[in-house]
Amino acid sequence: MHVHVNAATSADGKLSSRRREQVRISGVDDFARVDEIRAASDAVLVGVGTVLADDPHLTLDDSSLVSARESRGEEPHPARVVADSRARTPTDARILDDVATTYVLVSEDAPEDRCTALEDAGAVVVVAGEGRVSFPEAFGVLESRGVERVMVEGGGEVIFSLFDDALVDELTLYVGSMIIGGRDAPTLADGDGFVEDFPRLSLQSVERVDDGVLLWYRF
Ligand SMILES: NC(=O)C1=CN([C@@H]2O[C@H](COP(=O)(O)OP(=O)(O)OC[C@H]3O[C@@H](n4cnc5c(N)ncnc54)[C@H](O)[C@@H]3O)[C@@H](O)[C@H]2O)C=CC1
Ligand SMILES: Nc1nc(O)c(N)c(N[C@@H]2O[C@H](COP(=O)(O)O)[C@@H](O)[C@H]2O)n1
Repeated sequence: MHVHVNAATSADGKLSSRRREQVRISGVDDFARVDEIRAASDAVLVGVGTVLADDPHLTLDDSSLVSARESRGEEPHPARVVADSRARTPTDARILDDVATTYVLVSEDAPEDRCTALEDAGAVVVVAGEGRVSFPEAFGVLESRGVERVMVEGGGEVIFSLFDDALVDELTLYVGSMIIGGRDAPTLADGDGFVEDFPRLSLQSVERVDDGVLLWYRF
């Protein structure tokens, strides 16, 4: 599985504010770039924290990107994936509409009635891991269903886990020219944090986009 993490932070490294409501950090050009990465991916993944905070749709905005996928014989939109250990995704979440396939990754501890409710709402539920979703296991299942390139949009808990599992191949990070602040505001990689063996990135390029900076790293 090729894993591409893309996110936007403020200049002080925050993904959003302490209220965990969506903050528009990217400008028009950066959101267009995000759409292009989505279009080149088989699936777009977020954590349930992002679903509960932002209620994202995770589809393509640009109709020419949809047409290009269709002309390549692909689904109009990439699949959507939620990492949701306890199946907390609301059944009326926007990602559960019928515009694209949606996988909800749950752990063995997810309540059965919640999993059934999500399936009834149109999701494909994938059980992987005890207590918490195991990304290595879940990605194996997604690969068996033809998902080879996944774009990860956040949030900080999920991104940390993917670094911790050494699953990240690429990171594109838009750093917007704003300060959000707050010790409880989410950052690019939250979780428990590393105290040794810090993942090291290889900087590939630096580019000015909108009123911010786009950093591209490989591993
Ligand atoms: N600026 C940006 O580019 C973006 C910002 N955000 C922001 O991030 C915040 C949400 O981030 P978080 O609260 O960190 O939530 P998150 O979106 O990372 O989801 C965390 C949840 O995912 C589930 N999960 C399942 N398996 C997991 C695993 N193996 N490791 C970690 N989590 C796992 C758990 O239930 C956990 O509570 C929101 O404020 C949202 O607005 C989210 C995406 C992009
Ligand atoms: N790349 C980026 N820049 C920002 O400034 C953001 N606030 C976000 N947030 C994430 O974008 C997604 C929204 O998806 P839809 O437009 O609803 O399809 C979602 O993942 C947000 O958390 N991203």
